[in-house]
Amino acid sequence: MKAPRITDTSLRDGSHPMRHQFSSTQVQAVALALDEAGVPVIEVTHGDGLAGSSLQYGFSATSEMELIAAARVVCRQARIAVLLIPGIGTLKELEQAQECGAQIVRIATQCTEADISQEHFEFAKKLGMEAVGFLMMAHMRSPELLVQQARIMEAAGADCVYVVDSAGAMLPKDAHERVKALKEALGIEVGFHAHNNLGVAIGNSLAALEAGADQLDGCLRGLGAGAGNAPTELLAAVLDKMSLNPGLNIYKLMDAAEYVIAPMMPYQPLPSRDAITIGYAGVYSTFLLHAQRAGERYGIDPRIILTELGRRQAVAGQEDWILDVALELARGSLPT
Ligand SMILES: CC[C@H](O)CC(=O)C(=O)O
Ligand SMILES: [Mn+2]
Repeated sequence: MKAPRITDTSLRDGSHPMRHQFSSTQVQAVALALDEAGVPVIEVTHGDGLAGSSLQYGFSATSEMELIAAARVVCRQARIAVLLIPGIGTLKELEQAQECGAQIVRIATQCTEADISQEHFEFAKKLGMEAVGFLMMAHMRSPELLVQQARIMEAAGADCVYVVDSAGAMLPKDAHERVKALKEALGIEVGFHAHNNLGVAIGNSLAALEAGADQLDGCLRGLGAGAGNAPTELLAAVLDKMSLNPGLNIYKLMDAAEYVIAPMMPYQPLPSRDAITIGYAGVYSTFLLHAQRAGERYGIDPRIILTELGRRQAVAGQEDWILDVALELARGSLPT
């Protein structure tokens, strides 16, 4: 096994629990702490990627271009990454992000829709950016199907393709077999992005590493959607113990988690009963807050809403189903 490259996504996946209200001052404090702790890649974007600020996904308090530029100026060694979901963000925003200092783009699609990302990879390469593919909701499909999709991204110019456990629904065996299949089939790097809904984000990241993952994601104090992600400081400590520390200062990361990000957090993401239901039912982690709000509005247990969404195999972009399901449950037109 080799030491993986770590991407910290507190300032992007963490934007979901922050309800996209990060300020430039907060972003600079987090980016500076991560940079000083040796984290090589820091992702900064609205939680739903470039141009995610909207009625559907929640408006950002500060423009993401301003946040990207703010992070960029305080980093000495870390590179800034942005997330782009084709259909939400466009080539125009990607170019603006690059002008603001982003050097890496992570292009995210549902794990069956890699073909919609081709022009985005080609454009990113033209801009001279590193381009990483992000196959979301990867628990829903077999390793063989993921290989087909990852090959599309590789052919379009991806430097790496991630297996993304958006719902935190995988167990270590699931993470291992998906990463292994991609490693065997591709000539580029492979990454793994964990969510902690079933309490195994670190275990899954280690299983991915054993299967050959070159890149892993984390968030300080686990600040991410649903039950949060693999905590970066914990990942660093575990990797250090395995003699696979890629140059991270584990004390500085622990301090950043405790003193920089924790005071900003509206709550601690954890496998609460609703978040466990997300992992168990295999629902998008970002649906957590929306389902809780809909549950409150219509007097329905969010777990029932989430379970129904899991049965319907809802994916990102189908947030409007959350209200539909809650309303149908409230009217009694669905069994509870
Ligand atoms: C809505 C984008 C999403 O948060 C990307 C991601 O981190 C995931 O699918 O886990
Ligand atoms: Mn995520």
